[in-house]
Amino acid sequence: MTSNVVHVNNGQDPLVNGHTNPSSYGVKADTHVWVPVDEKTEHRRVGNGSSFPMQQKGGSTLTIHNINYTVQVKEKTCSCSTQDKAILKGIDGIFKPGMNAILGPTGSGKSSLLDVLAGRKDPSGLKGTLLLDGAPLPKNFKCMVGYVVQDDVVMGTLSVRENFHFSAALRLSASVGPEERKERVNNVIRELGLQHCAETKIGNEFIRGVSGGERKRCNIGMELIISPPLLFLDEPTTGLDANTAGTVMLLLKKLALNGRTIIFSIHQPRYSIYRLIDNLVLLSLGETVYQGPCEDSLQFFKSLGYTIQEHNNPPDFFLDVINGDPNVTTNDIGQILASTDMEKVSQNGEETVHDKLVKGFKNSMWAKNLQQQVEPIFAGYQENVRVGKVQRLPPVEFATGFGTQFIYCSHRTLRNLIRNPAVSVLQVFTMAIFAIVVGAIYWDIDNSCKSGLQNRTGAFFFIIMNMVFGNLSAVELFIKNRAIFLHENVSGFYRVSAYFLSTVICDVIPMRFLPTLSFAAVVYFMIGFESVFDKFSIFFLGLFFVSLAASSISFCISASVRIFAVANLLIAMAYVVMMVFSGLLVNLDTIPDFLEWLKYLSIFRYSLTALSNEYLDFQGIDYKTNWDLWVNFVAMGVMSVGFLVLAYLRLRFMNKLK
Ligand SMILES: Nc1ncnc2c1ncn2[C@@H]1O[C@H](COP(=O)(O)OP(=O)(O)OP(=O)(O)O)[C@@H](O)[C@H]1O
Repeated sequence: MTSNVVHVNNGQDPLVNGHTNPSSYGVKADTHVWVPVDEKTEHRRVGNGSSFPMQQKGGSTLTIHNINYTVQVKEKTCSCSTQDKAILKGIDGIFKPGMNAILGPTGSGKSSLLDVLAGRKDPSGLKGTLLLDGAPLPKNFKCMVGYVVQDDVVMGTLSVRENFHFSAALRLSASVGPEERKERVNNVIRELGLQHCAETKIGNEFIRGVSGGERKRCNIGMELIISPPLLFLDEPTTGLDANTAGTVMLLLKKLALNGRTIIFSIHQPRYSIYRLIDNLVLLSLGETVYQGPCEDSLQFFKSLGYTIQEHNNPPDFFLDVINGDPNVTTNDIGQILASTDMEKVSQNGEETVHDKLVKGFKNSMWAKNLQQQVEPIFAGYQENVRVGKVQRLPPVEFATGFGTQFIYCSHRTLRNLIRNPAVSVLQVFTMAIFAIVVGAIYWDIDNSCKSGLQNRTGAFFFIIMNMVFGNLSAVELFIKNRAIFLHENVSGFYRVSAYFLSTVICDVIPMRFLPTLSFAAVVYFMIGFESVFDKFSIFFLGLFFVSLAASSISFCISASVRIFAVANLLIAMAYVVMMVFSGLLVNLDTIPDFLEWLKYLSIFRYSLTALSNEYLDFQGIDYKTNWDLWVNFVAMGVMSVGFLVLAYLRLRFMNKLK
């Protein structure tokens, strides 16, 4: 299949702009193994997973031209206005199959460049052109490639194999049968040397799991399952000891030798890692100070007058030079003591080390070599634009349908709940304790008009308060696994709707419905409410609606806030306000007009009225046909649906790019 698609990027380019929502184009990840036929522009799509790609050659070449990335920051003088801050400035580059490292000091733009290359950068402020084997990136590019983030994005309660199976089940199309999927998982486990811990849980704060290095390899394996043509890694050695870091990098080298294009950012690798790099990109303050073969880098620095000292590690040396460390720019101890920053160590009184390096590179033979590689690709691309041969790869669906995504997400959520039972057990336990306490306090309530009514109202209030505040735990639902959700959704594992529905249902049934049922049964009969099935059903339904409405508000806050403490504060505040507007603590007719609307949001008010069916009989009212009773259920139902929809919309439209 020939693909001559070309594209001009004018700052509005979805190629570099990326898309927040993969559902608009979808992914059949396993069908995207690109094998270059013609080095410049042609591709052949191979395989639907029939052979494990680590054994096949097939990386892709990513070319970038004039990449500029700016962000808006607050002005130093006046925080009310903003100004542009350039993060990446005019970067050209070519990333071929092999080990491509982006190196530079802190804040030099390594992660920003990596995110741009992987199509994961927020498009606002991004300009330039990215070409995949000479053609524009497909819209679903970020879902086709592997991206290993710095943090862990594997489920701690699942074993290594179970995590890989999850990735395989959702990212490989249905044409890859279960046996083949298993085989792929086995192959990845073997390739990563994880056989000995394949059945071990990854681990979390409660579960002792695999080691740090194994965990990192597991994160890499989650991406390798789809046999991506390009694998991006953000600081893959961060947090690992030297030995483990070396093992991980050797593994990447092995993949690179098999034809994979590996692109990673790295801060300050030791020599054993440095020597594995094929193509080195050195950044300083968002500009290229070197790009070319790793083995030529010392020669480039030497050409500018910087010679590495004996026994020094080249990456340390590069960073020292870029940072203007006088130790490497002069041998004069007096000068070393006098000057410590790069501004002071300017070479001619005006030009900084940074300027010298950037200019030095631009005039070097390595920059010319780079241009000789980039320009023909870019010229071919422009020619195609000129003759109107611009084509786009058609949007592709998610690898799996909504049903499959829902089933696998639900399965994982339930497993997670069962294997991490602390919260669910505590939920049931506190419900049981409260049921017994409330039951004991209001034991066998009498039916007299005075104390009977007072105690009934007190009991209902106590019960509702317990039901509402018992749902505080729901606030962690979307915060807990936020990083995993963001990564998986952007990578095309599943639609937001499948994740949202499965997460909510798997929370509501075991955490809200079942504890409420047992609570209602204990409390109802201990207190001695009427043993009439209809009345008990309404009592239970009332409590369940309270629980549902209260947890829906929690879900909404959980989907909107990323800090647990903030979410906790907000939800507690919301519950307390609703309690004040219950109609019991203050007469609602006396509250100021501008606050009156709040009573319509009070779960307490609706539920107190709903539970009153228990004694409507005494007042000669037929509770079953009384709209004043049922309207409260409708109100709580509408509140629940409303807040659930808000929570979904929040997740669906949140900016998932960096
Ligand atoms: N959204 C943003 N708003 C403001 N400044 C930003 C933003 N994104 C990046 N920067 C700034 O751009 C510079 C480059 O950031 P980036 O994270 O790419 O650097 P880095 O080389 O990966 O750093 P590190 O090694 O510390 O991770 C930094 O000074 C950073 O503070």
